[in-house]
Amino acid sequence: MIELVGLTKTYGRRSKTTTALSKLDLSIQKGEIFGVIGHSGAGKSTLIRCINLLERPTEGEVWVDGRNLTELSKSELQQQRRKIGMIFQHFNLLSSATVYDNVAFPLKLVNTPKDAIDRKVKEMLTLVGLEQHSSKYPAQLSGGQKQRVGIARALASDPSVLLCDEATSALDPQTTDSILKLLLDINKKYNLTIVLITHEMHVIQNICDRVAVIHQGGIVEQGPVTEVFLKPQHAITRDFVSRDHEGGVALEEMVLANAGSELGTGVSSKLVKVSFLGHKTYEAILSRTVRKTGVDFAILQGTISTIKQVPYGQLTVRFEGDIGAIEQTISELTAEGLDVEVLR
Ligand SMILES: Nc1ncnc2c1ncn2[C@@H]1O[C@H](COP(=O)(O)OP(=O)(O)OP(=O)(O)O)[C@@H](O)[C@H]1O
Repeated sequence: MIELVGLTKTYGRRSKTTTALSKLDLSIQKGEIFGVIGHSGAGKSTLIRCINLLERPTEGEVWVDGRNLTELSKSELQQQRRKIGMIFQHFNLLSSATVYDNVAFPLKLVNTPKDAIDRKVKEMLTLVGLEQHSSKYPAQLSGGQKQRVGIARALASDPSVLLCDEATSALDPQTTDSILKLLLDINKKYNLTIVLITHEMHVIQNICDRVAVIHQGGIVEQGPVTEVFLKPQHAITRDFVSRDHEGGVALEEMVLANAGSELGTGVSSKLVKVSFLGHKTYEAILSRTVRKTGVDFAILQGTISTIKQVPYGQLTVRFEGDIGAIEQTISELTAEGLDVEVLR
């Protein structure tokens, strides 16, 4: 659906250049919600703006729906762009136009007949829950309502892709969640491919199928959100994931520092992180296993939450007892389908 091949973007000239993206490859499937997460300056905005050529790459190819956008003429590109909707952090609405006229704007630009515009605008405003607000001006709306207008406007041209540029960063947590839910509903209803950039793991965890972590203009890690979230490999990803848990990195360090409290003679211990996914989150696998092996455990840290409505749990526990029994516990938990990482 979207293929970025060897994408490089350099800003500036001669000696004063900044490389925002460096030989980046990325592949996004039809109908998925794909998130790109990274710290400030990592290259997220440049990346998403390259997908509709709002930013022209210095090198590389951008394929959307089987067409290489970098090779299209101006008029062909304009036509292709209509299939790529975009929403923005600060909404970018026309302040002097009503809600209705903001949504009608892209349709008027391509001379759509008046009655078709009217039908489409009403359909879109109903979709985003703003049918009662069509004659208001942006200044009379809340942030969440403004973003709903942005979504309605972006979808009015029936795009196959929606690009979301930090679309919830200016909103409070509750409004963020309602906008994320709307995006999820739209993705399901229209099988719309959604690409979003964010610096918040919460956004990725809530609605994305897959995620790529961008750092210094390159992808350092990517995969299904469940995998990347539960077993982050790169230091930048680990930082994002642990920040999302209460207490973040500091708590993780405290747990490790206090991992080896006093044990009796002949008693061994191992500090492990156990991850549960799906229905296993609610099963008594841990207690059943230790009852069998005779190992004790102390819970040092724990989370139970969801990743795109799939439950998961993650516990940091210290097993105590005979070393052979601890090892048996670990292999039995693994055989039960849990992921067990020995920390020390
Ligand atoms: N128009 C520009 N001219 C010069 N340098 C730019 C321009 N736009 C971005 N950059 C630089 O390119 C790099 C990547 O910027 P980009 O805005 O893509 O990052 P980002 O991950 O979106 O950051 P943020 O979350 O702060 O928006 C940064 O070093 C930035 O300073």
